[in-house]
Amino acid sequence: MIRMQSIGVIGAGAWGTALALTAARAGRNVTLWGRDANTISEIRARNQNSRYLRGITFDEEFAATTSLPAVAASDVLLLVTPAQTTRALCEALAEIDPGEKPIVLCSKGIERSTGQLVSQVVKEVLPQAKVAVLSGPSFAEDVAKGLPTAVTIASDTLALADDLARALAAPAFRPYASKDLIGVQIGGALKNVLAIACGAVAGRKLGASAQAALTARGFAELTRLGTAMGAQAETLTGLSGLGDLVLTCSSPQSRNFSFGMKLGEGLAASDLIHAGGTLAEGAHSARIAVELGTKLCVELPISQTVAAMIDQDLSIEDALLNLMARPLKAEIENQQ
Ligand SMILES: NC(=O)C1=CN([C@@H]2O[C@H](COP(=O)(O)OP(=O)(O)OC[C@H]3O[C@@H](n4cnc5c(N)ncnc54)[C@H](O)[C@@H]3O)[C@@H](O)[C@H]2O)C=CC1
Ligand SMILES: O=C(CO)COP(=O)(O)O
Repeated sequence: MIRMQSIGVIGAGAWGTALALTAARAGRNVTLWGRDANTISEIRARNQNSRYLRGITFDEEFAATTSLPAVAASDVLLLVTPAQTTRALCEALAEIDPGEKPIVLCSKGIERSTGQLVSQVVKEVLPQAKVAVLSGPSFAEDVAKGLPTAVTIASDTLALADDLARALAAPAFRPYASKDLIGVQIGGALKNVLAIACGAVAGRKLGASAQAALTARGFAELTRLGTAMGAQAETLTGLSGLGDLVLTCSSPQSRNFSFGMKLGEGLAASDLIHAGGTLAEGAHSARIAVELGTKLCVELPISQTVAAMIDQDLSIEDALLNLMARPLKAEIENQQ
Protein backbone atom coordinates (compact mmCIF):
# COMPACT_ATOMS: atom_id res chain seq x y z
CA MET A 1 0.00 0.00 0.00
CA ILE A 2 1.20 3.52 -0.82
CA ARG A 3 1.96 5.69 2.20
CA MET A 4 -0.87 8.18 2.77
CA GLN A 5 -0.14 9.70 6.17
CA SER A 6 0.55 13.21 4.94
CA ILE A 7 -1.94 15.06 2.75
CA GLY A 8 -1.08 18.19 0.80
CA VAL A 9 -4.06 20.32 -0.21
CA ILE A 10 -3.39 22.69 -3.10
CA GLY A 11 -5.86 25.58 -3.08
CA ALA A 12 -6.94 27.49 0.03
CA GLY A 13 -10.42 28.48 -1.11
CA ALA A 14 -13.66 27.19 0.39
CA TRP A 15 -13.34 23.57 -0.73
CA GLY A 16 -9.58 23.25 -0.19
CA THR A 17 -9.87 24.56 3.36
CA ALA A 18 -12.84 22.29 4.11
CA LEU A 19 -10.94 19.27 2.77
CA ALA A 20 -7.87 20.20 4.83
CA LEU A 21 -10.10 20.24 7.92
CA THR A 22 -11.71 16.89 7.19
CA ALA A 23 -8.34 15.27 6.37
CA ALA A 24 -7.01 16.56 9.72
CA ARG A 25 -10.09 15.04 11.43
CA ALA A 26 -9.22 11.78 9.65
CA GLY A 27 -5.92 11.82 11.55
CA ARG A 28 -3.69 12.80 8.65
CA ASN A 29 -0.85 15.35 8.77
CA VAL A 30 -2.15 18.10 6.55
CA THR A 31 -0.45 20.96 4.73
CA LEU A 32 -2.68 23.49 2.98
CA TRP A 33 -1.17 25.56 0.16
CA GLY A 34 -2.59 28.87 -1.04
CA ARG A 35 -1.22 31.47 -3.41
CA ASP A 36 -2.59 34.34 -1.35
CA ALA A 37 -0.23 35.22 1.53
CA ASN A 38 -2.96 37.08 3.45
CA THR A 39 -5.24 34.03 3.49
CA ILE A 40 -2.40 31.79 4.64
CA SER A 41 -1.37 34.28 7.37
CA GLU A 42 -4.96 34.47 8.62
CA ILE A 43 -5.28 30.67 8.72
CA ARG A 44 -2.03 30.44 10.70
CA ALA A 45 -2.69 33.32 13.08
CA ARG A 46 -6.45 33.09 13.65
CA ASN A 47 -7.55 29.62 12.52
CA GLN A 48 -9.94 31.25 10.06
CA ASN A 49 -10.31 31.72 6.31
CA SER A 50 -12.74 34.62 6.41
CA ARG A 51 -12.72 35.26 2.66
CA TYR A 52 -13.96 31.79 1.73
CA LEU A 53 -15.44 30.28 4.93
CA ARG A 54 -16.89 33.24 6.74
CA GLY A 55 -17.78 32.81 10.40
CA ILE A 56 -15.97 29.49 10.84
CA THR A 57 -13.06 29.08 13.31
CA PHE A 58 -11.12 25.83 13.13
CA ASP A 59 -10.02 23.66 16.04
CA GLU A 60 -8.06 21.27 13.81
CA GLU A 61 -4.28 21.45 13.55
CA PHE A 62 -2.72 21.69 10.10
CA ALA A 63 0.12 23.55 8.43
CA ALA A 64 -0.52 26.35 5.93
CA THR A 65 2.02 27.54 3.40
CA THR A 66 2.56 29.53 0.21
CA SER A 67 5.44 27.22 -0.79
CA LEU A 68 4.53 24.74 -3.52
CA PRO A 69 7.61 22.52 -2.88
CA ALA A 70 6.61 22.33 0.81
CA VAL A 71 3.09 21.08 0.05
CA ALA A 72 4.33 18.83 -2.77
CA ALA A 73 6.43 16.87 -0.26
CA SER A 74 3.21 15.28 1.13
CA ASP A 75 2.37 11.63 0.38
CA VAL A 76 -0.89 12.50 -1.41
CA LEU A 77 -1.83 15.75 -3.15
CA LEU A 78 -5.39 17.07 -3.37
CA LEU A 79 -5.76 19.61 -6.18
CA VAL A 80 -8.57 21.98 -5.19
CA THR A 81 -8.42 25.03 -7.44
CA PRO A 82 -10.87 25.96 -10.23
CA ALA A 83 -10.89 23.44 -13.11
CA GLN A 84 -9.46 25.94 -15.61
CA THR A 85 -6.28 26.32 -13.49
CA THR A 86 -5.51 22.58 -13.45
CA ARG A 87 -3.03 22.61 -16.34
CA ALA A 88 -0.99 25.57 -15.04
CA LEU A 89 -0.79 24.10 -11.55
CA CYS A 90 0.24 20.70 -12.89
CA GLU A 91 2.93 22.38 -14.98
CA ALA A 92 4.21 24.10 -11.82
CA LEU A 93 4.11 20.75 -10.00
CA ALA A 94 5.97 19.06 -12.88
CA GLU A 95 8.95 21.32 -12.16
CA ILE A 96 9.03 19.97 -8.60
CA ASP A 97 8.42 16.44 -9.91
CA PRO A 98 5.88 14.74 -7.63
CA GLY A 99 6.75 11.40 -9.29
CA GLU A 100 4.14 8.67 -8.84
CA LYS A 101 2.30 10.29 -5.95
CA PRO A 102 -1.49 10.11 -6.00
CA ILE A 103 -3.04 13.38 -7.18
CA VAL A 104 -6.70 13.67 -6.22
CA LEU A 105 -8.65 16.14 -8.34
CA CYS A 106 -11.39 17.90 -6.43
CA SER A 107 -12.56 20.49 -8.96
CA LYS A 108 -15.72 20.07 -11.05
CA GLY A 109 -15.32 21.21 -14.61
CA ILE A 110 -14.08 20.59 -18.15
CA GLU A 111 -11.01 22.33 -19.60
CA ARG A 112 -12.48 24.99 -21.85
CA SER A 113 -9.58 25.21 -24.30
CA THR A 114 -9.34 21.45 -25.02
CA GLY A 115 -12.58 19.77 -23.88
CA GLN A 116 -10.51 17.49 -21.65
CA LEU A 117 -11.66 16.25 -18.28
CA VAL A 118 -9.29 17.36 -15.52
CA SER A 119 -8.00 13.79 -15.09
CA GLN A 120 -6.97 13.81 -18.77
CA VAL A 121 -5.12 17.11 -18.26
CA VAL A 122 -3.18 15.66 -15.31
CA LYS A 123 -2.35 12.44 -17.16
CA GLU A 124 -0.95 14.55 -20.00
CA VAL A 125 1.16 16.92 -17.86
CA LEU A 126 2.16 14.52 -15.05
CA PRO A 127 2.17 11.13 -16.79
CA GLN A 128 3.70 9.31 -13.80
CA ALA A 129 1.13 10.52 -11.27
CA LYS A 130 -1.58 8.21 -9.96
CA VAL A 131 -4.74 10.13 -10.77
CA ALA A 132 -7.93 10.09 -8.69
CA VAL A 133 -11.05 12.26 -8.47
CA LEU A 134 -13.11 13.23 -5.42
CA SER A 135 -16.65 14.40 -6.11
CA GLY A 136 -20.17 14.27 -4.71
CA PRO A 137 -22.84 16.30 -2.94
CA SER A 138 -20.78 18.31 -0.48
CA PHE A 139 -20.95 22.01 0.24
CA ALA A 140 -17.63 23.24 1.62
CA GLU A 141 -19.36 25.01 4.50
CA ASP A 142 -21.15 21.79 5.55
CA VAL A 143 -17.91 19.80 5.46
CA ALA A 144 -16.01 22.53 7.32
CA LYS A 145 -18.66 22.51 10.06
CA GLY A 146 -18.37 18.73 10.37
CA LEU A 147 -21.89 18.00 9.08
CA PRO A 148 -22.33 14.45 7.67
CA THR A 149 -21.27 14.13 4.03
CA ALA A 150 -20.69 11.28 1.57
CA VAL A 151 -18.56 11.56 -1.58
CA THR A 152 -17.09 9.30 -4.25
CA ILE A 153 -13.36 8.84 -4.82
CA ALA A 154 -12.59 7.32 -8.21
CA SER A 155 -9.37 6.19 -9.84
CA ASP A 156 -8.42 3.76 -12.60
CA THR A 157 -7.96 1.04 -10.01
CA LEU A 158 -10.37 0.24 -7.22
CA ALA A 159 -7.40 -0.52 -4.95
CA LEU A 160 -6.10 3.06 -5.13
CA ALA A 161 -9.59 4.55 -4.73
CA ASP A 162 -10.15 2.29 -1.73
CA ASP A 163 -6.83 3.28 -0.07
CA LEU A 164 -7.61 6.96 -0.60
CA ALA A 165 -11.14 6.51 0.80
CA ARG A 166 -9.67 4.90 3.93
CA ALA A 167 -7.05 7.64 4.30
CA LEU A 168 -9.63 10.43 4.08
CA ALA A 169 -12.59 8.87 5.91
CA ALA A 170 -13.55 10.77 9.07
CA PRO A 171 -16.50 10.34 11.45
CA ALA A 172 -18.67 12.75 9.42
CA PHE A 173 -16.98 12.30 6.02
CA ARG A 174 -17.71 9.05 4.21
CA PRO A 175 -15.96 8.44 0.88
CA TYR A 176 -17.09 5.57 -1.40
CA ALA A 177 -14.54 4.05 -3.78
CA SER A 178 -15.14 3.75 -7.52
CA LYS A 179 -13.16 3.03 -10.67
CA ASP A 180 -15.38 5.11 -12.94
CA LEU A 181 -13.08 8.10 -13.34
CA ILE A 182 -15.04 9.46 -16.32
CA GLY A 183 -18.53 9.08 -14.86
CA VAL A 184 -17.61 10.80 -11.61
CA GLN A 185 -16.17 13.80 -13.48
CA ILE A 186 -19.01 14.19 -15.98
CA GLY A 187 -21.58 14.26 -13.18
CA GLY A 188 -19.67 16.95 -11.28
CA ALA A 189 -19.05 19.11 -14.34
CA LEU A 190 -22.52 18.96 -15.87
CA LYS A 191 -24.51 19.39 -12.66
CA ASN A 192 -22.92 22.84 -12.33
CA VAL A 193 -24.26 23.85 -15.76
CA LEU A 194 -27.71 22.44 -14.95
CA ALA A 195 -27.75 24.19 -11.55
CA ILE A 196 -27.42 27.51 -13.38
CA ALA A 197 -30.58 26.66 -15.36
CA CYS A 198 -32.47 25.72 -12.18
CA GLY A 199 -31.28 28.88 -10.45
CA ALA A 200 -32.54 30.94 -13.39
CA VAL A 201 -35.98 29.32 -13.08
CA ALA A 202 -36.02 30.11 -9.34
CA GLY A 203 -34.80 33.68 -9.92
CA ARG A 204 -37.58 34.27 -12.47
CA LYS A 205 -40.08 32.70 -10.03
CA LEU A 206 -41.29 30.13 -12.58
CA GLY A 207 -42.38 27.72 -9.86
CA ALA A 208 -41.30 24.49 -8.19
CA SER A 209 -42.86 22.37 -10.97
CA ALA A 210 -40.61 23.96 -13.59
CA GLN A 211 -37.56 23.48 -11.35
CA ALA A 212 -38.34 19.78 -10.85
CA ALA A 213 -38.94 19.28 -14.59
CA LEU A 214 -35.63 20.96 -15.40
CA THR A 215 -33.76 18.85 -12.84
CA ALA A 216 -35.22 15.62 -14.27
CA ARG A 217 -34.63 16.57 -17.91
CA GLY A 218 -31.19 17.84 -16.87
CA PHE A 219 -30.47 14.42 -15.43
CA ALA A 220 -31.49 12.88 -18.78
CA GLU A 221 -28.94 15.18 -20.42
CA LEU A 222 -26.21 14.28 -17.92
CA THR A 223 -26.95 10.60 -18.50
CA ARG A 224 -26.81 10.92 -22.31
CA LEU A 225 -23.46 12.74 -22.27
CA GLY A 226 -22.00 10.54 -19.54
CA THR A 227 -22.99 7.32 -21.28
CA ALA A 228 -21.61 8.54 -24.61
CA MET A 229 -18.30 9.30 -22.88
CA GLY A 230 -18.12 5.84 -21.35
CA ALA A 231 -19.51 6.46 -17.84
CA GLN A 232 -21.23 3.65 -15.95
CA ALA A 233 -24.98 4.18 -15.49
CA GLU A 234 -24.74 3.46 -11.74
CA THR A 235 -22.21 6.28 -11.32
CA LEU A 236 -24.60 8.73 -12.94
CA THR A 237 -27.39 7.77 -10.53
CA GLY A 238 -24.93 7.82 -7.61
CA LEU A 239 -23.50 10.47 -5.29
CA SER A 240 -21.42 12.30 -7.89
CA GLY A 241 -24.24 12.36 -10.48
CA LEU A 242 -27.85 12.48 -9.34
CA GLY A 243 -26.82 13.13 -5.72
CA ASP A 244 -24.87 16.27 -6.54
CA LEU A 245 -27.38 17.37 -9.19
CA VAL A 246 -30.24 17.30 -6.67
CA LEU A 247 -28.18 19.19 -4.08
CA THR A 248 -26.98 21.89 -6.43
CA CYS A 249 -30.22 22.30 -8.39
CA SER A 250 -32.26 22.97 -5.27
CA SER A 251 -30.21 25.20 -3.02
CA PRO A 252 -29.18 28.86 -3.16
CA GLN A 253 -26.22 27.71 -1.04
CA SER A 254 -24.82 26.57 -4.41
CA ARG A 255 -22.84 29.29 -6.17
CA ASN A 256 -23.93 27.95 -9.57
CA PHE A 257 -27.58 28.02 -8.53
CA SER A 258 -27.25 31.56 -7.16
CA PHE A 259 -25.43 32.69 -10.33
CA GLY A 260 -28.43 31.31 -12.27
CA MET A 261 -30.84 33.10 -9.90
CA LYS A 262 -29.22 36.39 -10.83
CA LEU A 263 -29.66 35.57 -14.53
CA GLY A 264 -33.32 34.78 -13.80
CA GLU A 265 -33.69 38.12 -12.04
CA GLY A 266 -32.61 39.76 -15.30
CA LEU A 267 -28.90 40.42 -14.79
CA ALA A 268 -26.67 39.79 -17.82
CA ALA A 269 -24.08 37.01 -17.53
CA SER A 270 -21.42 39.23 -19.12
CA ASP A 271 -21.91 41.82 -16.34
CA LEU A 272 -21.84 39.16 -13.63
CA ILE A 273 -18.67 37.57 -15.01
CA HIS A 274 -17.04 40.97 -15.49
CA ALA A 275 -17.82 41.88 -11.86
CA GLY A 276 -15.97 38.76 -10.61
CA GLY A 277 -17.50 37.53 -7.36
CA THR A 278 -17.83 33.91 -6.33
CA LEU A 279 -16.86 31.00 -8.55
CA ALA A 280 -19.60 29.45 -10.75
CA GLU A 281 -17.79 26.59 -12.52
CA GLY A 282 -20.82 25.86 -14.75
CA ALA A 283 -20.37 29.21 -16.47
CA HIS A 284 -16.92 28.05 -17.62
CA SER A 285 -17.95 24.52 -18.63
CA ALA A 286 -21.32 25.11 -20.37
CA ARG A 287 -20.09 25.88 -23.89
CA ILE A 288 -17.41 23.19 -23.98
CA ALA A 289 -19.90 20.62 -22.64
CA VAL A 290 -22.21 21.46 -25.55
CA GLU A 291 -19.30 21.12 -27.97
CA LEU A 292 -18.46 17.72 -26.51
CA GLY A 293 -22.11 16.75 -26.95
CA THR A 294 -22.08 17.88 -30.58
CA LYS A 295 -18.94 15.83 -31.22
CA LEU A 296 -20.61 12.76 -29.74
CA CYS A 297 -24.01 13.44 -31.42
CA VAL A 298 -25.65 13.96 -28.03
CA GLU A 299 -28.36 16.60 -27.69
CA LEU A 300 -27.97 18.85 -24.64
CA PRO A 301 -30.75 21.44 -24.98
CA ILE A 302 -30.62 22.73 -21.39
CA SER A 303 -26.83 23.06 -21.38
CA GLN A 304 -27.06 24.68 -24.83
CA THR A 305 -29.51 27.24 -23.44
CA VAL A 306 -27.30 27.94 -20.42
CA ALA A 307 -24.30 28.37 -22.73
CA ALA A 308 -26.27 30.90 -24.80
CA MET A 309 -27.32 32.77 -21.63
CA ILE A 310 -23.65 32.98 -20.68
CA ASP A 311 -21.86 33.79 -23.89
CA GLN A 312 -24.65 35.49 -25.85
CA ASP A 313 -26.56 37.08 -22.95
CA LEU A 314 -29.73 35.22 -24.03
CA SER A 315 -32.57 36.51 -21.82
CA ILE A 316 -34.50 34.20 -19.49
CA GLU A 317 -37.67 34.82 -21.57
CA ASP A 318 -35.95 33.72 -24.78
CA ALA A 319 -34.30 30.82 -22.96
CA LEU A 320 -37.70 29.63 -21.83
CA LEU A 321 -39.19 30.01 -25.30
CA ASN A 322 -36.29 28.00 -26.75
CA LEU A 323 -36.86 25.11 -24.38
CA MET A 324 -40.68 25.05 -24.41
CA ALA A 325 -40.98 25.39 -28.20
CA ARG A 326 -38.79 22.37 -28.96
CA PRO A 327 -40.57 19.66 -30.96
CA LEU A 328 -42.46 17.22 -28.74
CA LYS A 329 -40.68 13.90 -28.30
CA ALA A 330 -40.81 10.65 -26.35
CA GLU A 331 -39.53 10.91 -22.79
CA ILE A 332 -37.39 7.77 -23.17
CA GLU A 333 -35.22 7.43 -26.26
CA ASN A 334 -35.51 4.21 -28.27
CA GLN A 335 -38.41 2.94 -26.13
CA GLN A 336 -39.99 -0.09 -27.81
N1 LIG B 1 -17.15 25.08 -2.54
C1 LIG B 1 -17.72 23.91 -2.59
O1 LIG B 1 -18.70 23.65 -1.86
C2 LIG B 1 -17.18 22.85 -3.49
C3 LIG B 1 -16.34 23.15 -4.53
N2 LIG B 1 -15.92 22.18 -5.38
C4 LIG B 1 -15.06 22.47 -6.52
O2 LIG B 1 -13.76 22.79 -6.05
C5 LIG B 1 -13.13 23.72 -6.95
C6 LIG B 1 -12.62 24.90 -6.14
O3 LIG B 1 -13.77 25.50 -5.56
P1 LIG B 1 -13.72 26.41 -4.28
O4 LIG B 1 -12.62 26.07 -3.38
O5 LIG B 1 -15.07 26.37 -3.72
O6 LIG B 1 -13.46 27.82 -4.95
P2 LIG B 1 -13.04 29.16 -4.22
O7 LIG B 1 -13.35 30.26 -5.14
O8 LIG B 1 -13.59 29.20 -2.85
O9 LIG B 1 -11.46 29.01 -4.09
C7 LIG B 1 -10.63 28.85 -5.20
C8 LIG B 1 -9.18 28.88 -4.72
O10 LIG B 1 -8.33 28.65 -5.83
C9 LIG B 1 -7.33 29.66 -5.86
N3 LIG B 1 -6.95 29.90 -7.23
C10 LIG B 1 -7.68 30.42 -8.23
N4 LIG B 1 -6.94 30.48 -9.35
C11 LIG B 1 -5.72 29.98 -9.06
C12 LIG B 1 -4.54 29.78 -9.79
N5 LIG B 1 -4.45 30.12 -11.07
N6 LIG B 1 -3.49 29.25 -9.15
C13 LIG B 1 -3.55 28.91 -7.86
N7 LIG B 1 -4.65 29.08 -7.11
C14 LIG B 1 -5.71 29.60 -7.70
C15 LIG B 1 -7.98 30.88 -5.22
O11 LIG B 1 -6.99 31.78 -4.74
C16 LIG B 1 -8.77 30.22 -4.10
O12 LIG B 1 -7.96 29.99 -3.00
C17 LIG B 1 -14.20 24.08 -8.00
O13 LIG B 1 -13.98 23.33 -9.16
C18 LIG B 1 -15.50 23.67 -7.34
O14 LIG B 1 -16.47 23.27 -8.30
C19 LIG B 1 -16.28 20.88 -5.20
C20 LIG B 1 -17.08 20.53 -4.16
C21 LIG B 1 -17.59 21.48 -3.22
O1 LIG C 1 -20.14 21.17 -5.86
C1 LIG C 1 -20.73 21.65 -4.92
C2 LIG C 1 -21.53 20.85 -3.98
O2 LIG C 1 -21.41 19.48 -4.21
C3 LIG C 1 -20.69 23.11 -4.70
O3 LIG C 1 -21.52 23.70 -5.62
P1 LIG C 1 -21.29 25.21 -6.06
O4 LIG C 1 -19.93 25.29 -6.68
O5 LIG C 1 -22.40 25.49 -7.02
O6 LIG C 1 -21.40 26.05 -4.82
